[in-house]
Amino acid sequence: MSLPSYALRDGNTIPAIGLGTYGLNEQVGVEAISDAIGDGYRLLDTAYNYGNEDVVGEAIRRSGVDRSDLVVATKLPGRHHGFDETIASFEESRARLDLDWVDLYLIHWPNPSVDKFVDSWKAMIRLREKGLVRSIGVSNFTAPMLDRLEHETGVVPVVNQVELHPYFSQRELRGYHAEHGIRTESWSPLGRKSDLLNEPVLTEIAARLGRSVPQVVLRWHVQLGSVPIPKSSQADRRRANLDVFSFELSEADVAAIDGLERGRIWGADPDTHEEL
Ligand SMILES: NC(=O)C1=CN([C@@H]2O[C@H](COP(=O)(O)OP(=O)(O)OC[C@H]3O[C@@H](n4cnc5c(N)ncnc54)[C@H](OP(=O)(O)O)[C@@H]3O)[C@@H](O)[C@H]2O)C=CC1
Ligand SMILES: O=C(O)C(=O)[C@@H](O)[C@H](O)C(=O)CO
Repeated sequence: MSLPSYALRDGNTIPAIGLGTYGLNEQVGVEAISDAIGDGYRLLDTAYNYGNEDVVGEAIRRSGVDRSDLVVATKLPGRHHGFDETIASFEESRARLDLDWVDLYLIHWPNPSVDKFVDSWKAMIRLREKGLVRSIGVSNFTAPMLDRLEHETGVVPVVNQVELHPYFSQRELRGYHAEHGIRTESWSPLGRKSDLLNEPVLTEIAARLGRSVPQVVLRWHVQLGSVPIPKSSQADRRRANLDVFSFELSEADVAAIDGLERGRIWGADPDTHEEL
């Protein structure tokens, strides 16, 4: 099965759905991720802080899928902000992944009180120029932070990966992204372990369409144009999560799902959250 993808502003592409890997560790993680690649996942989302970059690298080798067909994303941790620190942290990540290049490198959190994300961004521009990273982006950035990157470096991230699910649809930030050519990625697209998947609005739509609630939620992300990266440790769930391109939600169903808006689940506000 070949997945739809989006063109990024830098000429690269990103699949319309990916695999979150937070919590997929050790040998069971290797098996889960390599099985996911076998089932058709082509975008893999990891981070220095997930402690599983080695697991992702091993899964890629085990899968037998051509490296060039995969989009591997990892992220710079908060404690490594700064120009030199970013270059060194990236090389640690790349060594653990055991890859010649990383497809998408993101600043994991802005940590504004430290105020070094612009220095890190300059280092990421350098990594891209050297060909070690194909695309550079950010995660958990607000519109004013994105403005700052553009004004101070002239380089706009191609991706901003943010908390996004029917409880927190990020309407305003998505509008900013659309104006600036930034692709939105949705983290915790299924609301992680919240009550989201039991919402009557969703169970009604799912029953009517003969789909599961997670499929309806993931289809909602696709129709917003945001790239969801659901994580599952279970093969049947991972396969079902990928199967969201053969049905559509009506405008009325999208509007009903939009009506679930209530705010962030975990309260991790990028203006105040400090990531180690
Ligand atoms: N940039 C950032 O700051 C952040 C990035 N992320 C990224 O986003 C990814 C996804 O987010 P995450 O927080 O894991 O949350 P998700 O919204 O992906 O939810 C994951 C949970 O949903 C369950 N689940 C998955 N599929 C199904 C299904 N079909 N039916 C029922 N339950 C299901 C999983 O259980 P089970 O495993 O048992 O199937 C797990 O408990 C992360 O893995 C990570 O890569 C996440 C948080 C922050
Ligand atoms: O998973 C991530 O990318 C994070 O940023 C973490 O905040 C994670 O969501 C977490 O819960 C760590 O305890």
